[in-house]
Amino acid sequence: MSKAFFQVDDLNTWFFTRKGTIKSVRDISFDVSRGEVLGIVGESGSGKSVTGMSIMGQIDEPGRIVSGSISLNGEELTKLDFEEMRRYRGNRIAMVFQNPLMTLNPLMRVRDQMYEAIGAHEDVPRNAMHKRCIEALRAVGIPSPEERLNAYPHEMSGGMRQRVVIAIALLLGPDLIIADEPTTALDVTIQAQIIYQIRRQIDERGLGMIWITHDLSTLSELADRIMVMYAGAMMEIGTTEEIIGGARHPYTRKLLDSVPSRNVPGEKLKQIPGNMPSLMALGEGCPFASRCERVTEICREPVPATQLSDTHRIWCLHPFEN
Ligand SMILES: Nc1ncnc2c1ncn2[C@@H]1O[C@H](COP(=O)(O)OP(=O)(O)OP(=O)(O)O)[C@@H](O)[C@H]1O
Repeated sequence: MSKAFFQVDDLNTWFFTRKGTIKSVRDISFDVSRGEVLGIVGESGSGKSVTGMSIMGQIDEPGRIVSGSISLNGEELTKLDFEEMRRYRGNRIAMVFQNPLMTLNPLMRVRDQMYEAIGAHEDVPRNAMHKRCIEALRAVGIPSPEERLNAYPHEMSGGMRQRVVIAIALLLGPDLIIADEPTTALDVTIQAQIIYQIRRQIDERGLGMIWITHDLSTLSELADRIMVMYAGAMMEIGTTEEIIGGARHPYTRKLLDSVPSRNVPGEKLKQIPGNMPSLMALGEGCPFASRCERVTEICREPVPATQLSDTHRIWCLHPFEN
């Protein structure tokens, strides 16, 4: 795989609220290569979305990036001003959210929204815009794209709307797409189709993608590597095979155990017992210690990273043996 073009180093993003400081993202480091999908997984509140929003330069008061670096093709994004960052958004980095109605304007036809997305960044004649929109809709598997261009969002199914949002993300040929739970609300067959189309686009266009989710089973189909987050921190990162087949961190094992098995119809996601600690009152040690069955006294001390292979890294003093 080619070298990483996108890199996050020691990122800390905190929210300074009246009640105290919420350390939503703590010392996160990872990279993404061309043609690679990096999955970020963790329970609700683990800091996945804040990581995505930090990359997009969309952390608002009372939050801010306290320290760390985010670089795309060697350019430092945390140093860009608002206007420079606006140009990056959509153009070099695009984001797709869970609810397509957050991105789509209900009062505008798909065509006008797509033209507007291109027009905000480039000066392109209308016929060229039209061709590009049709290509983008086709790329995500939308049948009869000419007709869809004339439609309003409410005239389409949830799955079609989400495809349109992904097509808009592809329009400007970004280097990186960040997808935050984009298929969670959709039925599994539609999810599988969209994931297939996205994977094809990533491979064909050599894009990088960060896919944020609660669901490890989606990542097993889509991701090249998986990063596991808990309470704002990294617990484990590795190739999909290393994580799905050979997880060593007790938290990753619990996440894997909570995935419903495919051969038991109707089985629900199992809850991991206990709650995540408050992000305002974290100690120095492993944040999972209070819920971990392998915990000992040393887990209250800072936990260094252990490199298990070139690609597999873990933050745990009592990992499972493989
Ligand atoms: N604007 C904000 N002000 C204060 N705290 C915030 C703000 N945005 C996020 N947080 C806090 O940051 C923490 C991490 O949130 P984040 O949304 O990144 O979690 P997540 O892993 O994406 O969860 P989910 O899967 O539910 O979206 C949470 O405790 C949240 O309350």
